[in-house]
Amino acid sequence: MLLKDKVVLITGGSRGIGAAVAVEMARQGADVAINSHSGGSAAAEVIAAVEAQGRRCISVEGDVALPETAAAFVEAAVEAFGKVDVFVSNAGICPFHAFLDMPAETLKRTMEVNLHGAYFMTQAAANQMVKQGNGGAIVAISSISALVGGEFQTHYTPTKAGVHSLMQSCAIALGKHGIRCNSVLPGTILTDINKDDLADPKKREYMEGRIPLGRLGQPEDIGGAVAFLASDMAAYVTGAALLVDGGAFVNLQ
Ligand SMILES: NC(=O)C1=CN([C@@H]2O[C@H](COP(=O)(O)OP(=O)(O)OC[C@H]3O[C@@H](n4cnc5c(N)ncnc54)[C@H](OP(=O)(O)O)[C@@H]3O)[C@@H](O)[C@H]2O)C=CC1
Ligand SMILES: C[C@H](O)[C@@H]1OC(=O)[C@H](O)[C@@H]1O
Repeated sequence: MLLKDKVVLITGGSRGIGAAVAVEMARQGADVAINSHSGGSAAAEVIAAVEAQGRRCISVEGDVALPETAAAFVEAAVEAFGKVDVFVSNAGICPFHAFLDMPAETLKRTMEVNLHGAYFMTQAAANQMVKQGNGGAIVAISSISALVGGEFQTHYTPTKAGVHSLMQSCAIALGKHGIRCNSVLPGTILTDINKDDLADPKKREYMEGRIPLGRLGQPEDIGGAVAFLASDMAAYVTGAALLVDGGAFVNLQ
């Protein structure tokens, strides 16, 4: 087990990648606190899945775009489990839209959830880790989209580049406290975020055809990378980016 008796906090942990990461963290021996915007039955299912691994789990609702959500999440986790060892910044949205008529509100909301949310949460988790004095690990879910563009993602891809940039600067700011900060860059992973986009069979076939490993990703494909970066196996890794995309990025021709 890579994370025996560690306490892991994950934003956007009720569905998709965050939910799969929560279960993998528990499989690696950690207790888990998940944040989500609306909680509900999805969050309840994650709690049950974590408990099935013999670990504890709490769910805390809150919009990551609001700074007060971050303090409340960390406080609830410390109250339940006594500490924060690992923080995973995962919550995000991607409302696909063309560039030329992008509504200002869609741009603003995407920036606020994906980038400001990651900032507030990382700051709150880091403050708790510094207070504890034992170091820690922070992993942000960035994206292959930090490296390449998307016609209908002009508001989204800058947030994913920003999230990785945040980890790079935090690696410097927090290194002296023994806190490591890294990014995972998933390729296209089948979740609710892209269900509508990939409902077009031509688009889906095109995306699959670009992947040397021959398939789109599943949320479970991301858990191992996060567990590695969160664990002591990565004790000398900070400021790094780990691409988990089935080879899509390198496949020019
Ligand atoms: N799927 C993919 O192909 C890729 C995804 N990513 C990134 O992975 C992350 C997770 O995406 P994915 O699992 O696909 O998405 P999903 O839509 O499946 O899940 C999103 C999760 O984020 C939560 N969330 C959304 N908005 C907020 C908010 N304002 N405050 C708190 N929680 C929120 C949701 O909670 P609720 O249900 O309550 O709204 C849900 O738990 C995102 O950052 C995304 O950019 C990166 C690369 C590829
Ligand atoms: C939502 C998209 O399908 C997904 O999000 C990312 O960050 C990936 O690059 C994909 O474009």
